[in-house]
Amino acid sequence: MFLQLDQISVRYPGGTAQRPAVDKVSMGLRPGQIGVLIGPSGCGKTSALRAVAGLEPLAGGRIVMDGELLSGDGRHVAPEHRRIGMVFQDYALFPHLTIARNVAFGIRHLPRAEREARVAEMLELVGLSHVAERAPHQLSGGQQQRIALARALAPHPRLLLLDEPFSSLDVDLRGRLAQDVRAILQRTRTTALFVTHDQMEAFALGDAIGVMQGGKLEQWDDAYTLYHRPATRFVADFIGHGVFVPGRIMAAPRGPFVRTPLGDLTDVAGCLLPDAYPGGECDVLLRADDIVHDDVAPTRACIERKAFRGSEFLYTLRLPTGEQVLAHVPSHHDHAVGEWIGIRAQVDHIVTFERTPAPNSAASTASNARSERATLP
Ligand SMILES: Nc1ncnc2c1ncn2[C@@H]1O[C@H](COP(=O)(O)OP(=O)(O)OP(=O)(O)O)[C@@H](O)[C@H]1O
Repeated sequence: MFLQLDQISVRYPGGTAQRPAVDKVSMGLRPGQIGVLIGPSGCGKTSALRAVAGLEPLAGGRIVMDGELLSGDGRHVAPEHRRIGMVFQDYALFPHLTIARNVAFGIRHLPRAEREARVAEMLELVGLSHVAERAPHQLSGGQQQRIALARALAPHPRLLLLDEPFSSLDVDLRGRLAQDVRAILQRTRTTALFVTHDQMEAFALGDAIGVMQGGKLEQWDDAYTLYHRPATRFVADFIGHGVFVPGRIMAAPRGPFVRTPLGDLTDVAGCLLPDAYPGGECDVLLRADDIVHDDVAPTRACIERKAFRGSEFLYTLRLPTGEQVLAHVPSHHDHAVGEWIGIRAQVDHIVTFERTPAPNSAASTASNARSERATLP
């Protein structure tokens, strides 16, 4: 691994004694990999990033980069000696300097010709060679953030840290800039670690994504695995749209299947054996894309809410047995709230968790987190 966080903890003086801001977090990035930390406000993302930058001391654990111990075991390399670049939400360009001088800021020590060549190279990299002599206020937010990236990359940092770099931009621009920035980082083979609230941004940027809650890293994986194989109920609920319904794993000659209020889920990959839970009783994650609208399906559900999302609706449905499920339905199936529609579950691989006292309680307990994240379109 190029960057290795090994059981790192960060504790603030005067902070809650029993709960560190970052609690024994471990993760690794290979050279050139892009990692993203995501999670609800206050979960410790920025603190973890600041610890990597050397701006916060560690209360425990170690940070190693390229074989060099940066923090831990009584050692703390000063931020300015880590060769780590940073990009923040608020661009932080120097208003009195031209764009070219902003980009040159971290390489002022280089001979003039070399410095100017590097500035030109960086401006070309971010597609803004034509603004070199302008002042920051003459640039749009998106352009300013590209310049902040160029300035951070100019001194050849070993690692780039980006804290919510797109959050002050409008949604459209954010999506495009995230893709551009990923391409630039890949072209320059830069290893980078982002912090964001926005899971679409995390999916667009990250080779590896870490979901944090209460200072802990709940899962560190690629986007596909986070979505389809969440390791914890929190991750299952935080990533994507879904609910938990009560299920029971049953044995059958052809292999175990899961009985749910939507019928039996058979031929599903990842199905545990009935003895994985007491009496086989568990909670089953049903994603909105696991529920198919089908007029002839025997299971009927009442539409409680609907949200138009362009090509599809996100329907919130209530089953006759009382459970709530979500369904993505093509938007030409425009049913009214209060209408009963046929649905069936089409689940390829199943995700189950230990039963919690009340059905759907995970969905409700994590609803605070849900309200703080940007939802999937
Ligand atoms: N300088 C500080 N002094 C004391 N406590 C702090 C300090 N900075 C952060 N904290 C606390 O540490 C915890 C983690 O904060 P942090 O900023 O790392 O979270 P975050 O996930 O980045 O949140 P956000 O998304 O809102 O920026 C929070 O409880 C916060 O109140």
